Parts: sequence; structure tokens; C-alpha cells
Amino acid sequence: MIVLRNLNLSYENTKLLKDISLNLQGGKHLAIIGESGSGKSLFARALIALFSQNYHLNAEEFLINEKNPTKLKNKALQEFRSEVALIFQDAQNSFYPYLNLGDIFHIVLKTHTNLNAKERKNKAFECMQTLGLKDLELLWHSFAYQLSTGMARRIQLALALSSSPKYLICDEITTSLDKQNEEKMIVLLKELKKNLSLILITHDFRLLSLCDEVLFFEKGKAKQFKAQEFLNSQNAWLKAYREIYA
Ligand SMILES: Nc1ncnc2c1ncn2[C@@H]1O[C@H](COP(=O)(O)OP(=O)(O)OP(=O)(O)O)[C@@H](O)[C@H]1O
Repeated sequence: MIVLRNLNLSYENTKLLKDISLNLQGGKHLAIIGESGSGKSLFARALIALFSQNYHLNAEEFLINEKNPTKLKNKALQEFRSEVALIFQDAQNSFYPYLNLGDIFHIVLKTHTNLNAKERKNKAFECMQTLGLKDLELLWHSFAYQLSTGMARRIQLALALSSSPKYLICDEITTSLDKQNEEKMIVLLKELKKNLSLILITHDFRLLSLCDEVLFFEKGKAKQFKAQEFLNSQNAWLKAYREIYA
């Protein structure tokens, strides 16, 4: 369950997120939508308290799975981030370029689990297989530059799943994929949502239909709706969006 009351984020003297509240029951899925620059990606990072010192994040109430990430440090914060995994918008550039995927899996799994080297590789292969990835030995020795966008997204998903998260936050996971890979990603998300709660930042209406709730962002503020209620509403952004993509 996620309970947020009046979450605020500022950078030095600039307010970036203002009084955001959210109530997401366990097992429910959330779509985060709104115009570009309205604060969606900042909010995703706020959920795992991923900011440098110049940012100031606070909330009157901030509980995800009974934990407040702003109060956690070091190992406890790492553990929290394995329960609440975030896949960044720019998946391909989120890999360290000089390490192959095997090394990256080892680092991630060392950080988030107590598995030994052999168990880490088995776990990584299991996650990659779940996501329909093939030629795993070859992938294990590959570098990020060798991956297509769709493949990079799947590897990021596999890395996130390797620490068995309860929440999976995906920032624009279908953007810049070709039609076939978009469809494959949607099928995958449908499958994943059986075992975890999805939080999807998206402009894709098909992803909205996977979700129960909507958090609509506008200029650093947000309002929560039931997904169906939002889709039936006269929301101006929704109307404009439908006109563009109809
Ligand atoms: N350190 C900062 N100082 C000032 N403004 C910032 C800072 N960090 C982010 N911003 C601004 O905050 C706003 C929200 O950014 P964010 O990336 O969350 O938008 P978004 O809704 O995810 O947009 P998009 O859909 O294009 O990805 C942007 O206008 C961005 O320029």
C-alpha cells in the first residue's frame, strides 16, 4: 500500500512538486500521466528518495509498504529500493557502458541479495527467461551498445525483477519501441502485474487500461482519479491528447 500526504520537492529555492497526495491500495496499479515537464519523472524518483543533497523532499505522510524512504539510510534504503524498483526513461543509457551485462547483474544482485556468484547468474538467467530473452550466454557477455532499445528495456526489467520487487515503476517503457516490441512489452506488463504492483508513467492509453488508478500531473501538482472515471472525464489534457492521437 502507498500513502502519501502533501509530498513536496524543491531544488534549492525552486519548488518542483507541490502538495502531492496519493492513496494506492495493495495489489492496485497506477498510471502517472500529464504533459511533458509536469513532474512525473521527478515524482518517480521521489517515490524511492533518489535525489542529491540540494533537493529537499518531505511529506506529512509518506509510506510505501509501511516504510518511509526519506527516513531510511544505507542498507535499509538499498533494501527498500529492491522492493520498489524504478526503470528509467532512457533505459539504454542507464547501463554503465564499460561493464558487460553479466558484471552489471552481479553488481545489482550483490547489492540487493545475499546470493553467491553461481546463484546470482542462475537468478539473472531465470529473470531474463521470464522476459522471453534468448541466447542468454551471449547476452551475459554483451555490452549496452550492442542492445536494441527493446532489448535494453527488457534487460532493465530483468535487472529490476532480479531483486523481486513488490512495486515496479516504469518511466515511458513503451516509448521509442517499434509496434511489434510495443505489443510484446504490453503483454509482458500484463503478465508481470499478476505478481507485483505496476506504476506506469505513460502517454500510451493501452497502458492506462492496465491500471486501476490515475495520478494526473499538471505543473508540479497532481490529482488522483479512478482510471475509468478519468477516461470518462472532460479533462482538457485527455481531450487534446485524444484529438492528436485519434
Ligand atoms: N534541479 C532542477 N531545477 C529546476 N528545475 C528542475 C530541476 N530538475 C527538474 N526540473 C524541472 O522540473 C520539471 C519536471 O521535470 P520531469 O522530468 O519530472 O517532467 P516529466 O513530467 O517527467 O516530463 P516528460 O514527460 O517530458 O518526461 C521540468 O520542467 C524540469 O525542467
